[in-house]
Amino acid sequence: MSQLNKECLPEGFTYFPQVISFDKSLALYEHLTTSLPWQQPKIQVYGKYHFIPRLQCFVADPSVHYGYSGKSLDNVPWLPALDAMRQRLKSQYDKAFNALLVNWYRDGMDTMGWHSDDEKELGNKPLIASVSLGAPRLFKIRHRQTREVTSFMLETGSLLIMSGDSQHDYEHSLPKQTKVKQGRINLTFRTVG
Ligand SMILES: O=C(O)CCC(=O)C(=O)O
Ligand SMILES: [Fe+2]
Repeated sequence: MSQLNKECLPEGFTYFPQVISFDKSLALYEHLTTSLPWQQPKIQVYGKYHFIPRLQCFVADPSVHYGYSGKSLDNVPWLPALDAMRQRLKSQYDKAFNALLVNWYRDGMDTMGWHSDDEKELGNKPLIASVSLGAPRLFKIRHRQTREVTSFMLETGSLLIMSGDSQHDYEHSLPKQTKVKQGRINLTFRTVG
């Protein structure tokens, strides 16, 4: 698998490798595994119900109602560590994030299929801030028309910003990596309108 230069990501995607130090990112990973009320929702695919291949938790202000596909999660209140991170992102991006979808990929068998975060509640050209903690995992971006795929690693302590037309023009996914035995948690800060 060729790994593209992160300076050459598609338009709307920006990668910052170390916004949290290595040690702090792994400490936060451990903290979240034990502090959040994890769930494994079921989704309907071709009429049959399946557990999603990862654990999830939806952290959000009480006023937020978010109907992304398969949502059966209640709003969980902000833990201090997560609230601190959203304040930091707010000062950096001048965005009032009111929701955070947390995904826990327990090992390389857990995945996220091709999708874009283009629900109408996120508004036009949403800015999504995605923080990675734990095992490095491949992230794929695919152009809707050309089908061209860009792949790169999301490392622990990194921040991926998706903005502009990134959700309109592209889909993204986290493929299976059978050799990965460690877990990873991803935090996607969102503004639900
Ligand atoms: O785990 C990731 O890096 C991707 C998560 C994602 O795409 C999402 O929560 O919408
Ligand atoms: Fe996504």
